[in-house]
Amino acid sequence: MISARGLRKSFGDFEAVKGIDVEVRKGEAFGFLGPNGAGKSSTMRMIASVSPVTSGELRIFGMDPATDGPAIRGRLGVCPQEDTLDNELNVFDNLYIYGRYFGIDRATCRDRATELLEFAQITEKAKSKVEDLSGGMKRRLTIARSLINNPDLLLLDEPTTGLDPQARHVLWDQLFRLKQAGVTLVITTHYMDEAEQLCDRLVVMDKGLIAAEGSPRELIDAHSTREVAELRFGVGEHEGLAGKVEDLGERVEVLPDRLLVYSDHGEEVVTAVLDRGLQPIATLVRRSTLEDVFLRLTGRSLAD
Ligand SMILES: Nc1ncnc2c1ncn2[C@@H]1O[C@H](COP(=O)(O)OP(=O)(O)OP(=O)(O)O)[C@@H](O)[C@H]1O
Repeated sequence: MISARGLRKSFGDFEAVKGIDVEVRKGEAFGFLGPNGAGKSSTMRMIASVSPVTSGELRIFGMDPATDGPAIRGRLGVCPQEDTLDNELNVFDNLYIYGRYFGIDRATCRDRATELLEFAQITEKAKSKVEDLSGGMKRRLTIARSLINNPDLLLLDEPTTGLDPQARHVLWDQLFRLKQAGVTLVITTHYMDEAEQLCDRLVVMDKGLIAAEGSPRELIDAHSTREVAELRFGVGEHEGLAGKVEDLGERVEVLPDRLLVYSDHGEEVVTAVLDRGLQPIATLVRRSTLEDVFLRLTGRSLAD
């Protein structure tokens, strides 16, 4: 569906995407995980064929965006980071009129809009104004709108940023159902839990480059231990303590309020820490996540 080789994007002297290779296969949910400014949106806009490639090779459905932009865009669904719904139109017409832009006939547009409202679970809001919808409903409507042309490939840029946890879960369900229906999804996110929930495969992106690639499980297995012992301390209280626990795990990370000890046996780490007379405010043993992978690869947390 997507093939990129040495893909670059510059804005003047600034290189936002510094030569990346990506392959996305039919039917998979593929993610770009990285913090703000990593170059995810710049990559997405090139894939969406709305921003020219600076250099490198990019093919979408085997076609070149530079020469086949309209043909590519006709087969894509695009859900941008910001909601771009039309506030002048009611909810139903946001779908119906958008379908008409694609040249879909009136009857098909009406049927499709009705189906998509149901899919987005906002049928009862059909006649409401867009401004009366909650943030989560607006996102669901935006996704529904991007499906009006029955796309082969759906691009979602930060689909759940700004939503509360419950609205995020409802949206994840919607995306999961799309995946089950065989739609190829490409998602950018800076939420590691979103990437873990939705993506079959992903790349970890930082400063315009790909730091690692694989399924969430493969990335965690390759770049982290099975468990992490979190030792919480008051801010500044644990400076100098890392050296006292570093032999207990494969590695130790020092965060402002805690030490992270990476080990396959987290409980044993905690017991040994307490035996040594260290007094953390709280301890927690958890499984490694993609956040740990990011920290390992970049030395920073995804939220930085
Ligand atoms: N039109 C532009 N002109 C100049 N610089 C840009 C432009 N668009 C993006 N950039 C810069 O390129 C870098 C990558 O931005 P991009 O939006 O691709 O990152 P991102 O990973 O999607 O982050 P975010 O989640 O904040 O959108 C940033 O430093 C940004 O300031």
